[in-house]
Amino acid sequence: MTDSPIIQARGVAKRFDDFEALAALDLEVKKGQCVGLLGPNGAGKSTFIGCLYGVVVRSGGELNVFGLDPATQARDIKRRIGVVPQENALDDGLTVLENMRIYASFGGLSRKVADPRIAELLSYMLLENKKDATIKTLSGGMKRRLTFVRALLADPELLILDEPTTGLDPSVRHLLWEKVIELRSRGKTILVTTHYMHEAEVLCDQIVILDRGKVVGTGAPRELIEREAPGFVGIFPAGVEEALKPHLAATWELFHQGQQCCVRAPRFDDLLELQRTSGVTALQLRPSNLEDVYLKLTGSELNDDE
Ligand SMILES: Nc1ncnc2c1ncn2[C@@H]1O[C@H](COP(=O)(O)OP(=O)(O)OP(=O)(O)O)[C@@H](O)[C@H]1O
Repeated sequence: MTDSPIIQARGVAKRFDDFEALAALDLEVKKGQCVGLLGPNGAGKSTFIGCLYGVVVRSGGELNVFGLDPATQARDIKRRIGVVPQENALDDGLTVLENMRIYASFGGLSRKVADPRIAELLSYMLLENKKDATIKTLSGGMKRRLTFVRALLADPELLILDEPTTGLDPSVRHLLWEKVIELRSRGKTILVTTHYMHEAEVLCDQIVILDRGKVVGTGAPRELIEREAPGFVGIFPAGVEEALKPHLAATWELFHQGQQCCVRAPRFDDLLELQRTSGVTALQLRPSNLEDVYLKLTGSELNDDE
C-alpha cells in the first residue's frame, strides 16, 4: 500500500464547453517525489491542479489522489494537501498570527495545537519576529513565505506549489528552494508549476511539459535534455544565419530563440571551431539546458494574449 502512487492520472481530460483545456493527461507521482508541471500560459496546469482537489471537475479519464477520487472525495483529499496558490490571498487587515489562526481553525486545529505549530512554522520560514505585524506591512517575499506557512499548518502529505517564486527576489527564491528540497527529503510529495526552467531543474526529479492541454514531454530534467536537446548551444547575434550555414555539420541544429540565432552542436569545441571558420563571434556558448528543451517542445512563439 505504501508504494501506491500519491497521484495517479490516466487520460484526464477537461472541456469548458467546446474548449479542450486538458486532453488525456497521464501522470504518476510517487511518495517523496517532486514533480514539475511546465507549460506556457493557458497550457492547462492550473486546470489539472484544480482537478486534483475537486475545484475543477474533470470531463474524462481516471484520477486518484491518495487512492481517492477528487470528483467525489475532495473533502478527504483536501485535508491531506497543502496548497500555495498563485495568489497569496491573505487578509490584509489582520496580523500574521490572526491569519494563521483562522486557517488553522478551517483545518480543524484547536488553538492549543495551532499556536505552537504556527510559532514553529514562522520560525522555519524566518518570520518569527513578524507574528504581530499586519499583512499589509509585509514585503512580497514575506507574504509568500507566510503562504508557505499556511500550506504547511496541517502537516500535509502532498504540497501543491503553483508558481511558488514568481516575481520574488533571488534571495527569497533560494530560501524557498532550500525549504522545498528539505521538505522533500522529509518525505513530502510535491507538485510544482513554474515558468522558471532553472527552478524546475533545481527542484524536480520528474518534469511534465504541457502545451495546449497535451503532454509534449516527460522525464527527469537531465534525461529530457539528453533526449531532446543534447550538447552545447552557441548564441549568435540576429541575422548571421547565412554566414554560419556553410560551416555547420549535418547533425548540428540551427534555430532561433527570440531574435537570436542559435546553433546546437554535440561538443563545446565544435562551437569554438564554428566561430573560427565563420568569423562570427558568439554572444554566449553554454551547455544545453531545460529552457532549450522547453522552447523546442512548446515552440518559442508568444501566445496571442501576450
Ligand atoms: N472556467 C473556465 N472556463 C472556460 N475556460 C477556462 C476556464 N478555466 C480555464 N480555462 C481555459 O483553459 C485553458 C487552460 O487554463 P489554465 O489556467 O489551466 O492554464 P495554465 O497552464 O495554468 O496557465 P498559467 O501559466 O497562465 O497559469 C486556458 O485557455 C483558459 O482560458
